[in-house]
Amino acid sequence: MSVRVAARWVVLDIEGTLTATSQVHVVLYDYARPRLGPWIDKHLDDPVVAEAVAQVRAEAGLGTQATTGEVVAVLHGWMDADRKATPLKTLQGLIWADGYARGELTTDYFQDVVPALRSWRARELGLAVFSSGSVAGQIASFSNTTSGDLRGLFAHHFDTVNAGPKRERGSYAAIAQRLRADAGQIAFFSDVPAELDAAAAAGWQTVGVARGGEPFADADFGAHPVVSGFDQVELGVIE
Ligand SMILES: CSCCC(=O)C(=O)COP(=O)(O)O
Ligand SMILES: [Mg+2]
Repeated sequence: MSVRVAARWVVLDIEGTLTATSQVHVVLYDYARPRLGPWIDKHLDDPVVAEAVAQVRAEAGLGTQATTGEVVAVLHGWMDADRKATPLKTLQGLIWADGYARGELTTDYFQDVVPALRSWRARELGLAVFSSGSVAGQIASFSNTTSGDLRGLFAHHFDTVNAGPKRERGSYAAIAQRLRADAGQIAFFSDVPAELDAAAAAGWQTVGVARGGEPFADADFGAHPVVSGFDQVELGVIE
C-alpha cells in the first residue's frame, strides 16, 4: 500500500530511514571508537574539539582536568548505550569526515533510497536532512557512497546543534523557519515515532519508515502513515 504526500520540502532522518542501523552502529561506530583518543590528543588546539571535550567532562561530571582516557571511556559508554550526545556526535563527525576523505568509509543506502531521492529532486522538491549525526558527519557521509557523491541532492543539513533535539517540537519549528516554508509544506521521514510526534506537533506532515529487521520495524506509529520503503511513497509537489 502506498502513502500519498504533497510537499515542497522533504526532510529525512538518516539511521533506519536512509541507511541500515548497522551502517551507523557497526561501520561508523567501530571506525570512530579506536580513533577518539588519538584525535582528541592531536586536535586539542582546535576550539571545536576543546569545546566538545569540555562538554563531555561537564555532562559526565568529570573534573575539568579529567584525562583523555577518562573522556574516551565516557564516549565509549555513550556509544555502547547509543546515547546521541552532542559532543560525541561532534567528535565522531570529525573522525568520520576524515575517514570519508581518505576513502576508508563508504555509505550504503537501502536499495529504494537513491532512486527515490533522485526522482524527488528531479521534480524540484527540496531535500534536507535532520539527523543526530553532526552536519560535518552528514555531509561527509553523502560524499562517498555506493551510488557516488550525493552531496548535491541536499539543500540543507540540520543536527542537534543548529536545530535542536530530534524529539522536541521547537527543533522542527526552527527548521521550518530556516527553510522559509510553512510547516504544512514539509514532510518528515523517520523510523522513530517520537521524532515523528515532535514534527507533527510543529505542524509538519510525517511518514513513518518501518523497514524490516530495523529496531523500530514493529513500533507503534500511532496516526502517522507508515511505509516499509520509499517505493511506497507517492510524492506530489506543492508549487
Ligand atoms: C554520518 S551521519 C551518522 C548518523 C549518526 O551518527 C546518527 O546517530 C544517526 O542518527 P539519526 O538521527 O539519523 O537516526
Ligand atoms: Mg533514525
